[in-house]
Amino acid sequence: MKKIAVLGSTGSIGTQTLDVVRNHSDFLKIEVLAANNNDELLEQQINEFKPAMAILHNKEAYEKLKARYVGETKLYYGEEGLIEGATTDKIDTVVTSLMGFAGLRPTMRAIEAGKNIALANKETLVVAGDLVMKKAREKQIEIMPIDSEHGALFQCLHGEDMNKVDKLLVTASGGPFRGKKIEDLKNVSVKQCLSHPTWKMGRKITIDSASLMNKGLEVIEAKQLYNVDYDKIQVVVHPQSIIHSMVQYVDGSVIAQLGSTDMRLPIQYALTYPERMVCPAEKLDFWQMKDLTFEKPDTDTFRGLALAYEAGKIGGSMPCVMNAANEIAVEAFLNEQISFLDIYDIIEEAMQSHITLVEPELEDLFEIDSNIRKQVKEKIYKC
Ligand SMILES: NC(=O)C1=CN([C@@H]2O[C@H](COP(=O)(O)OP(=O)(O)OC[C@H]3O[C@@H](n4cnc5c(N)ncnc54)[C@H](OP(=O)(O)O)[C@@H]3O)[C@@H](O)[C@H]2O)C=CC1
Ligand SMILES: CC(=O)[C@@H](O)[C@H](O)COP(=O)(O)O
Ligand SMILES: [Mn+2]
Repeated sequence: MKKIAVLGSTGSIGTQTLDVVRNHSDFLKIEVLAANNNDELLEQQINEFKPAMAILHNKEAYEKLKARYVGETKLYYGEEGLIEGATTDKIDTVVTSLMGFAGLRPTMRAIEAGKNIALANKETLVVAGDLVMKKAREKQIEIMPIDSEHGALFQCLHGEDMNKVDKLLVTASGGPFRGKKIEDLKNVSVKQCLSHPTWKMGRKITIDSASLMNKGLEVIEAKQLYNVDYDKIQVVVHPQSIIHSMVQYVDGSVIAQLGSTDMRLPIQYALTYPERMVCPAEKLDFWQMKDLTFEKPDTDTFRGLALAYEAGKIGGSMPCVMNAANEIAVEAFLNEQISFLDIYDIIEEAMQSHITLVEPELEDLFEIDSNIRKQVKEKIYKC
């Protein structure tokens, strides 16, 4: 029985992870659940899965739940609570389905405590991939990717010689504005940005998909997971999102992983590997399938991808700067404080004004993240 903590259990990946556990309760047991604010959904989840521990990051939400809860699950709050949940002896695997930089410290502490990681929180690898991967090697723990592209790459690379890889081909849907030009993007609304053509996901990642920043984060995530040079990671726009990624080898052979657009598939694979188990995700029917098409990404219009390649190649503290600026800009866009195209300018300006720290320690990254957030907020809110 695999005993797991789900950090971010009330979100898109978190709730789908719980669905996977429901379908395989003979193999997976939830021992820790954690969320930020959503005390009501967390309480329902506690009542269903009866974990040993549950955490709400937000203290007020915790106090509301604590005041009415009568069951046996121990309740915690704050970052200390999250770390308690991520490192407890009651679990062996942590699903990192939190959104953003908030995932970094609990993930790092879980690795230090020897826990295996099923990683959805790509921002952790973007910000501190060198440190995280080094610690994972030291502790000999597994980082299994949940992100659909990286789960696909894992399967395409399986049993192969990494020296024979010519290219990792990371597919991208192109988002809701595929084919549009800068002029068309000036006044796009939050609602338009949130209508992703193929996936149903949380709000932040959906905006990242529209700006191609998600694909940029995924390029850095791929570099960290598979240690392949940036010039060997190519993004291919594939609007149908049927091929989740591919690997081209030196002999010209290409191995691809295909599946329906249902995150339960990669989540389940990450949790049950090396077993393949039955999954309720819809199966592909090749007799019904229409075209599978491919395009080169337009990085002049969708600058997020180009900015991420730049930050990734510079390395050190630069991806942390890019990520912090992006998180604040996306939040401001969602709150209708800035326009969609402002997101790119904000990230670019933060990167340009930063002097890269070549080998940052974890605490350096916390300080840089905090400074960039402050700097970007001052600029946006002019306070
Ligand atoms: N959604 C998807 O299909 C995919 C997502 N990912 C990645 O997975 C991660 C999660 O994305 P997604 O599920 O879409 O996001 P959501 O916004 O849907 O969910 C985020 C979850 O994290 C919780 N959370 C946020 N901040 C904290 C915190 N400080 N402490 C504890 N819990 C916190 C939220 O709790 P609350 O509900 O209380 O706010 C919620 O449970 C992201 O890194 C994303 O890039 C990767 C591939 C696909
Ligand atoms: C489901 C998943 O893994 C997302 O990261 C997805 O890739 C987003 O779609 P885009 O290809 O539009 O960024
Ligand atoms: Mn993805």
